[in-house]
Amino acid sequence: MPNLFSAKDIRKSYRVSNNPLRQGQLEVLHGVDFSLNAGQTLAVVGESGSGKSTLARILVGADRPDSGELFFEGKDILKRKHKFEWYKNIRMIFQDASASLNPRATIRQSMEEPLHNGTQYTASQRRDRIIEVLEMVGLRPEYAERYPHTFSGGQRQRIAIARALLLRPKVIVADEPVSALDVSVQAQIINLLLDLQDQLDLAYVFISHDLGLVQHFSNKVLVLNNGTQVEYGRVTDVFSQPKSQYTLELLNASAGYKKSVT
Ligand SMILES: Nc1ncnc2c1ncn2[C@@H]1O[C@H](COP(=O)(O)OP(=O)(O)OP(=O)(O)O)[C@@H](O)[C@H]1O
Repeated sequence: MPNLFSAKDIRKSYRVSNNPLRQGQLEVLHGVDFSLNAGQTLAVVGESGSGKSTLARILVGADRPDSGELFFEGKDILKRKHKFEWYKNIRMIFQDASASLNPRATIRQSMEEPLHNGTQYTASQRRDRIIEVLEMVGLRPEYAERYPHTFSGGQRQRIAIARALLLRPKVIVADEPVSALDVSVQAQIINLLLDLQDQLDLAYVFISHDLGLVQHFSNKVLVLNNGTQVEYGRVTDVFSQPKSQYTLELLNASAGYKKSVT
C-alpha cells in the first residue's frame, strides 16, 4: 500500500526584487522529501526563515513548487485533474486562527464556503455537518451564529480546527497551531488534536518551534536549515542521535525537550 502523503524533491524559489535591473532568485526550499502514513505526525522544525511556512503552503496547494512531486494516496496531486481531491483531503490550520475566519461572517457563514465548494450537501446536510464538527471540537452548536471576535483565542483555534475537518480530510497541515495561545490552552488544543487523530486516523504535518511539543506529539521529524533538509527520520532517532550540527544546536537551545529519549 502506498504512503498516504509524500513529497519528493520539492524546490521553491522566490523572486527577490521587482526591480528588473536587480532581479534574483532566493531559493527557499532546496529539495524536501518525506512520507507520511495515516494516523502519523510529521513535525517540521527549523529556525525562523528556514522555509517551514513555505513548505506548508505548498503542501495545501496555496503555493506551487518550482519542481518536485507530491503524492496523495499514490496520485500526483500537482496534476490539475487531482485538484479537487487535494482540496478535500489536505486542509490547513494556522497560528492565528482568525486568518481562516472572516471577521464579518458568523461561524456558520465561514463554514458554509468549504461545504459549498467541496460537497453536494443540501442546506440541512450542511447545517448538520457544521453542528457535528463543532461538537467534535468541544463547542456548542449555537456558537455557529456568533462572530469570531466573540470567542477566546483557544475557542477560535477550535473553530479553525472544526472548519478544517468539515470535508473529512485525511491530512491536516498545522502551522504553529498553538504558539499564540496561553500554555494551559496550548495543552487543551494539543490534546484535542491527539484525540481527533485517534478517532479519525488523521495524519498531521505539524510545524513548530517547540521541540518539547514535537517530541510529545510527532512520530517523524524533518529539520530545515535555510531551506535545506538537514535531517529526517523518527523523532526518537533524530533527537537522540542527531546527524547534523544544526539539529544538535536546535536541541541544545530548546528548554522543553527531554534528552532521555529512547
Ligand atoms: N512570497 C514571498 N516572496 C519572497 N520571499 C518569501 C516569500 N515568502 C517567504 N519568503 C522568504 O522565504 C524564506 C522562508 O520563509 P518562511 O516563512 O517559509 O520561513 P519559516 O521557517 O516559516 O519562518 P517563521 O518560523 O519565521 O515563520 C524567508 O527568507 C522569507 O523571507
